[in-house]
Amino acid sequence: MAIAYPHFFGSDKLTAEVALMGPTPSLPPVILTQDELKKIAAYKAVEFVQSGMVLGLGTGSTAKHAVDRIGQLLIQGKLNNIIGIPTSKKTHEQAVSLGIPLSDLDSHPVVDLAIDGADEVDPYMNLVKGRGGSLLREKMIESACKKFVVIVDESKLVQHLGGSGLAMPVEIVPFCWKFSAQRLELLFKESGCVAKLRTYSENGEPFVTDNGNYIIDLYLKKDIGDLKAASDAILRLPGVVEHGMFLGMATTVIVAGELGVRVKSK
Ligand SMILES: O=C(CO)[C@H](O)[C@H](O)COP(=O)(O)O
Repeated sequence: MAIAYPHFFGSDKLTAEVALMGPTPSLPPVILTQDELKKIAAYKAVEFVQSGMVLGLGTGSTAKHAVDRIGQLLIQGKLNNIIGIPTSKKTHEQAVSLGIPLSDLDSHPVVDLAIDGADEVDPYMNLVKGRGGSLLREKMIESACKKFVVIVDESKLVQHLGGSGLAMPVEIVPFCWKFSAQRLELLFKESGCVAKLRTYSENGEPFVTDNGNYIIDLYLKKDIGDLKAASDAILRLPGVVEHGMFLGMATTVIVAGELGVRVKSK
């Protein structure tokens, strides 16, 4: 929850400066929801977008606002010649519905800028991503970016990745998934790791990613220490496709919260 202006979203130019001015005597403060904070971060990120760019289009409820905004600016003629590279089938559908021209990494192996949400952000701008299930395409596209702008509300800020008690996702091939889950659990035994297959809440069937894989969510009681070592160890396991730790990839993090919008860059 945060305090801001009633006309906050009416403005075309939503800037950090506006957000940081604080309440004025003439305008009563209103409470912003988490989704409104996500939208503020997303709109701020879109200010980095310039005509002619190849753009990585993120996935999730925060990134959705950024994609909507890009679509809006294209329709208004304020952006031109954008090529979007969606990080999931869902974002692909959204971008198509907005008329954003699309391509892929095969045709555009260098991406100027990607904008995406995250599940956790540590003080060094390392991320956990993939609670929305799109970590593989996100990592491929965001590793091809010159600039990677991460957009979050402040609830996503953590001291240590994996320390929030929420899932650390690992994408695996479906073949003998229990074996992979056991190996992952064993790997982080000292952190009290519990590995669970992600399932659809409606029918308990395994969640299937856009690439036809499964996701094992790791729940850790203690942080996993050296992130690079943990990343390498996970990737060495046969059956693992990718994990949700995005280490050293973000170039900017935009955080919307009670005190307004903060922009942190490398
Ligand atoms: O990594 C992701 C999807 O794979 C999302 O970016 C992440 O889960 C954050 O989602 P949201 O913006 O809905 O909180």
